[in-house]
Amino acid sequence: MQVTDLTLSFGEKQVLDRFSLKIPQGVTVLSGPSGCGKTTLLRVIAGLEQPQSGQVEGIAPAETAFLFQEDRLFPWRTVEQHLTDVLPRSRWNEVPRWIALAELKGEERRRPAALSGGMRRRLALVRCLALGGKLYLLDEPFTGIDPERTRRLMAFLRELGTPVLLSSHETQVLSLADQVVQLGGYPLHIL
Ligand SMILES: Nc1ncnc2c1ncn2[C@@H]1O[C@H](COP(=O)(O)OP(=O)(O)OP(=O)(O)O)[C@@H](O)[C@H]1O
Repeated sequence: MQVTDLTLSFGEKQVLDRFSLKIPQGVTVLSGPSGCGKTTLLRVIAGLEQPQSGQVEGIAPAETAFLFQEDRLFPWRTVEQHLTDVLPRSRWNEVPRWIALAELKGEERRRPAALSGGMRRRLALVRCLALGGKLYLLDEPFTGIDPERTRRLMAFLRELGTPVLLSSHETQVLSLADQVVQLGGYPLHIL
């Protein structure tokens, strides 16, 4: 799958200027200064934003799974219910496995207000992964997650067998990526 010659402006502000990218298997990390267009690019691929020109090929919006920059958890649903909400009943036996991946064992009955920021982020991430898709679009998935858990989750994403496009500023995440793409401005990190 790939995007070709994407151009998008918000009024006078040009955010994408004939931007092209091939998205292979593995984890591709979008990096670049705040406001350079990482979220906008993810939103275009997910069909949430229309570019003025250019193409997204090999993937339909409905085949993507999107993790928003905000957790978007439901205050009244427990950890476990966040997963049963997105899985068909025939797959509820997977819930313990997703909870283990999020390292939230023992927290199944808690609601988001009783979790730490990193725990909430891990729950939002595994909910997105459980939902499934042909391409995962993850906007700052590791915010608030400690480096050791980030490393374990990156290893999982690289082995998924489904391409992942994620945005991150974290040096550790860039160093663990299969592909790093610098958007806008100056290079923040040289690998
Ligand atoms: N709906 C919108 N209307 C107008 N301007 C917008 C809109 N969405 C984004 N922008 C602008 O587009 C630019 C890129 O924003 P975007 O959120 O894609 O950046 P980003 O690289 O994801 O930033 P960050 O790392 O801070 O999340 C910014 O200048 C932002 O103000």
